[in-house]
Amino acid sequence: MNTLSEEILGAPAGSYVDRPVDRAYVHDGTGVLARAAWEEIGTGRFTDPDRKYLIFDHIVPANTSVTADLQHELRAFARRTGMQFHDVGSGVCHQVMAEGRALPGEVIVGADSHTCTLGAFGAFATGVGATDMAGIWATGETWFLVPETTGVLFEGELSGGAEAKDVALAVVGALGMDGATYRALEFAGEGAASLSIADRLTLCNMAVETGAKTGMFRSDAVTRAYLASFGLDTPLQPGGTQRYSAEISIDLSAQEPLLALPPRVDTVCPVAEKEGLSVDQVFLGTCTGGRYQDLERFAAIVRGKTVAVRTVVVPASRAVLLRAAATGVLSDLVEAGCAVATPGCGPCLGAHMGVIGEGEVCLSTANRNFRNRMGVGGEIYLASPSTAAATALAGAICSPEGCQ
Ligand SMILES: CC(C)[C@H](C(=O)O)[C@@H](O)C(=O)O
Ligand code: SF4
Repeated sequence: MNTLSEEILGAPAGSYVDRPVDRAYVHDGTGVLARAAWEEIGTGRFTDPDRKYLIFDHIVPANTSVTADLQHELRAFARRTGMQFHDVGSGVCHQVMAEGRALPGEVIVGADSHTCTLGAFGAFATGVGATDMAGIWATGETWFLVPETTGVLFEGELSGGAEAKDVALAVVGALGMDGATYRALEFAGEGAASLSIADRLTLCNMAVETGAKTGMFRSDAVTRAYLASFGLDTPLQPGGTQRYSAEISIDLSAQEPLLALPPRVDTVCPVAEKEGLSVDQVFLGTCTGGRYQDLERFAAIVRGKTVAVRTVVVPASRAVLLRAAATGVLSDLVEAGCAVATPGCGPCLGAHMGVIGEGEVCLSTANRNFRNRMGVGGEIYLASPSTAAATALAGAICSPEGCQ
């Protein structure tokens, strides 16, 4: 039986294939570079603008005149090409695409490394460089080396304080930051069916932190129910017995809350080992940990209490923000003392809205904790939304169960 990558790309691992691209997206950062490369190609040809997206998320609203000018020009380019444009406040590109703009079996490319997020729907979704993107705009296709696959086999179900984010950290911890370079991670096994789309998005999102080209789940009843809420019909991708060229197994029922210690995503340890370490900021958001379910979990812990450190919340999309407003989760967060900002990447990349100072520590629900990422000389601990909530209340690292 073929792996899901082989099935979608139509050739065995190790082959080179040319493939039409079903959807392609850029953001305000890589869009600028892709546009310059596209102008350089000089054909003036921009294929299928209905399936090409420009999503403003990285530095929105603009933080400086330079950024504002670049965004002004890019808006005009989007109007000229007729591509699908999502302006300031729409949300992180991967989350916007996850809201009914990605289907099982599709080939999706984004000029951002976390495009692998959309593998949650059984698509072959991967990041490409801005110059590759320019070629894809012009021709509608690109080439791939069909990856070998590492199976990540789940058994059991999550319980207690552990969440999909903890599992994602466990996967990166087990494989290491270059343990799956140019491979696909296929999440499978009996336990996979128990994971929600939000969980799957978080797991696929962090696949790239192992060096993988993508992470993916076969579409099933869970995928079908989610996409039906957007009025979309879902082709199913039955699994069957699969043999992967490498495999790891994870028992979801034994998962405990984890942290990734600065400055590497694969240096993981149980939250319990670092309890009491003081933090200066908590950040709830990003394409990893800023979905509605994440805000809801966080709110369930801080409701009726007050955070002890500055806490920045950035919903991953406008839809997430609207849902949080409708259910009262947003007022729970604001009442607890959180600062809520415009949907998008927020301070994830250290550009604005929560940059940390030298020697400051941030506990974040994001996917990367590299040196200086959120501010020069700052340190980032990665954790789940529930660990973030417990930590925000304590002002120091705290397990979700310890502080409830
Ligand atoms: C700025 C962008 C190209 C980058 C990426 O591709 O991942 C960013 O989103 C990140 O998370 O570091
Ligand atoms: S939220 Fe962070 S990780 Fe995700 S696309 Fe934005 S900057 Fe990259």
